[in-house]
Amino acid sequence: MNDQQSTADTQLLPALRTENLVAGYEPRVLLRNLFLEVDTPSFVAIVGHNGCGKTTLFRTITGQLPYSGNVWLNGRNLRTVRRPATAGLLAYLPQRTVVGFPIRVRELVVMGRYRQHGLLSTYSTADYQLADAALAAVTATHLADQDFTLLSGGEQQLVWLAQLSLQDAPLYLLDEPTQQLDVYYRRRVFDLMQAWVVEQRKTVLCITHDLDNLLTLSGYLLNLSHPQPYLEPLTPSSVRAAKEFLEASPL
Ligand SMILES: Nc1ncnc2c1ncn2[C@@H]1O[C@H](COP(=O)(O)OP(=O)(O)OP(=O)(O)O)[C@@H](O)[C@H]1O
Repeated sequence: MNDQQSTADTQLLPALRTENLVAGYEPRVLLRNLFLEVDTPSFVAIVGHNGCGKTTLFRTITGQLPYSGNVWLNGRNLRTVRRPATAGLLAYLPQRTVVGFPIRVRELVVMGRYRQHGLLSTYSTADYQLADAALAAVTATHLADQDFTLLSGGEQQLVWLAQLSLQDAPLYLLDEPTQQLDVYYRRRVFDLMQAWVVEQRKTVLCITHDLDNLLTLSGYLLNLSHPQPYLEPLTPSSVRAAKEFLEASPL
C-alpha cells in the first residue's frame, strides 16, 4: 500500500460497525452484545462451531432478521435501509442457492449487474464483457455456455463467485464459499478474495471452516464461538490458536 492510498483509506468509514448487537431466533440468543468495527478495505475470516451463529450474523447484516443494538454499513444505519444489497451497500453469497430452471452460465453471471438495470432487463454488450471477465477471473470461462443446473456443486460455486464480483458492492459477505471446491479451487478462491481487497479496495467477510487455507492470508479473524468474539489480526499463530480452541471445546 502506498502513502497516498493509506491516507485515503484512513478517511474511509468502516465498512461494517456493530454496537451491542444482539440477535438470534426466539428464545435462543446467538449474537450477544457484539461490538465490531471492520476497516475499509479488509478481509475478515469468520470461524466457529456449527450452529454458533455465523450465518445468523450475515442474515442480520443483510436485514433479514430482527436485532437489538446498532449496525452501520459504510456509515449508514441499517434501520434506515430497507434492502442493503439493492441499495448497493453489500453483496451476499449465501451457503446454498438453488436455481430451479435451465439457464446459461453467462446469463446467470450477467445478472450480477441487476442494480444497474433491474433483474429482467436486457443487458448490453459491455455487461456481457464484464460477465466474461468475471468468469475468467474465477477460471470458469469454459463454463460460459453451459446450462448452470447441470454443473457440479463446485463449478456452480465458481459461477456464483463470478456473479458476486459483478455486483461491485463495497462489502462482500460470503458464507462458506469454498465448501464444495477441491483443494486447487479452494486456494484459488482465497487468493481471489484477497485480490478483491488489495486491488479493488473491497471489504470481504468470509465464513469458513477451512482454517488451513487461512494460514497465509492477511486480515482479521473473528471466532464467533468465543464467549466474547472480537477481531484479531489474521496470523499463523492466531489461526492455530483458533483451531486448537475449536478442536478442544464443543459449542
Ligand atoms: N429460522 C430459524 N429458526 C430457528 N432457529 C434457527 C433458524 N435458522 C437457524 N437456526 C438455528 O440457529 C443456530 C445457528 O444457525 P447458523 O446458521 O447461524 O449457524 P452457523 O454458525 O452458520 O453454522 P454452520 O457452520 O453449521 O453453517 C442453529 O442451531 C440453527 O439451527
